[in-house]
Amino acid sequence: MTDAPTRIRVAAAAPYDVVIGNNLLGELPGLLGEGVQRVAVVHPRALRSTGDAIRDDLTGSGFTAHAIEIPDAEEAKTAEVLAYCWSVLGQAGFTRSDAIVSVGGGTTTDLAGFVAATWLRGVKVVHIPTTLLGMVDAAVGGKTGINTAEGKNLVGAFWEPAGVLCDLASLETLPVNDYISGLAEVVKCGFIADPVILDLVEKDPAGATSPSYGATEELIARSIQVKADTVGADLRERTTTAGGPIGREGLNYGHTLGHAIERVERYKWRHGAAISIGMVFVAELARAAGRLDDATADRHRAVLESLGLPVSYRADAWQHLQDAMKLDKKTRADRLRFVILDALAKPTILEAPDPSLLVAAYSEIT
Ligand SMILES: NC(=O)c1ccc[n+]([C@@H]2O[C@H](COP(=O)([O-])OP(=O)(O)OC[C@H]3O[C@@H](n4cnc5c(N)ncnc54)[C@H](O)[C@@H]3O)[C@@H](O)[C@H]2O)c1
Ligand SMILES: O=C(O)C(=O)C[C@@H](O)[C@H](O)[C@H](O)COP(=O)(O)O
Ligand SMILES: [Zn+2]
Repeated sequence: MTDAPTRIRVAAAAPYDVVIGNNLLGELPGLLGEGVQRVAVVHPRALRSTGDAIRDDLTGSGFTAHAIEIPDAEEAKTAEVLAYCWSVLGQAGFTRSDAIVSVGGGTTTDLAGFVAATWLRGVKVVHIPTTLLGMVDAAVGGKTGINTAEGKNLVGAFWEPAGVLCDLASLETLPVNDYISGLAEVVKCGFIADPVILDLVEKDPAGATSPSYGATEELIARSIQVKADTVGADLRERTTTAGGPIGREGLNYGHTLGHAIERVERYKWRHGAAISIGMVFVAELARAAGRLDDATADRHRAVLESLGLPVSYRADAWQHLQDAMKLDKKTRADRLRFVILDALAKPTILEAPDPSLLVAAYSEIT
């Protein structure tokens, strides 16, 4: 007997399910639907055999399936790779009734989602995330995009998938550093919305760094629930008004400095490592601004460090980081805006903090 998969509904304009379980490929033809004839399976070089197996499966189900191989990690999120995917679709005669299937981590789902959003102004996409980060965050919610030399995810579109299939078995081959990177987004969900996540991680941090940890499935489901609830209430990331309730911007906790670090590191770092430092920074910023209690601020460094994530960065990089943060998508005109906590699970926006607070917070993480 096999356990039934867990299904988490995302309340988009066309609602869709995030399915968590094992051996979920049988769900794929149903998600693609009746009219689809051609399918492009977009996968990174590292997942060639998985991509080929899914393509063969689709061929066996009667689709005309093509594999599109893209570079690994952030090297996939470029205008050149995007244009390559468009040319493959054009040569294969993809029409508006055809579809994209992404198979890979967040870089693959971001790129393939943007291909789907832009080809013929939008075709169906189904995501099959194969990293922890892809499952709990990137494949859910419809943000897609690529990086430019000037900054992270600066070009993109909101384009919701028709469904997301999280096959837990794929986590078994994921390198441990990539698994730990995904835990940074899991911890983020704990701080901004669901503190039970933090309790589950803190119970056995070393154990939590392996997909065989007893609470892994619960951690994944809880994190996806946080994401689904947040995007369901604010699909297009409205600007939070002063004193008003925060929407999707809350999911950007730790990302203002985190994305700046990714740019300074020329996109060679894993996203989770960068936002780990970014979360410790905003915890220090909130503490310096008199908004967050010491225990909750200290908890950031403790839990992230216990998972082996970085919590400090180079002192000499501050000027470059400030320049990069000016292009953060939450910035309005010259005003930097940070997601901070007023308390555990109480995210809010701190608008244009005094530069002395930023310097004080940064000095705590060098
Ligand atoms: N759209 C969103 O809402 C959203 C949310 C969070 C993060 N992101 C983006 O996601 C990206 C990070 O995603 P990521 O951490 O998954 O990194 P990634 O996609 O680079 O994957 C990490 C590495 O693992 C390899 N890999 C993937 N699955 C594997 C498996 N099952 N076995 C072995 N190797 C495997 C990949 O080839 C890659 O080398 C960043 O670009 C970030 O900006 C987007
Ligand atoms: O889905 C969202 O909204 C998020 O902010 C989730 C983040 O974890 C993710 O890294 C996202 O890609 C960041 O978005 P960006 O708009 O700041 O590029
Ligand atoms: Zn992120």
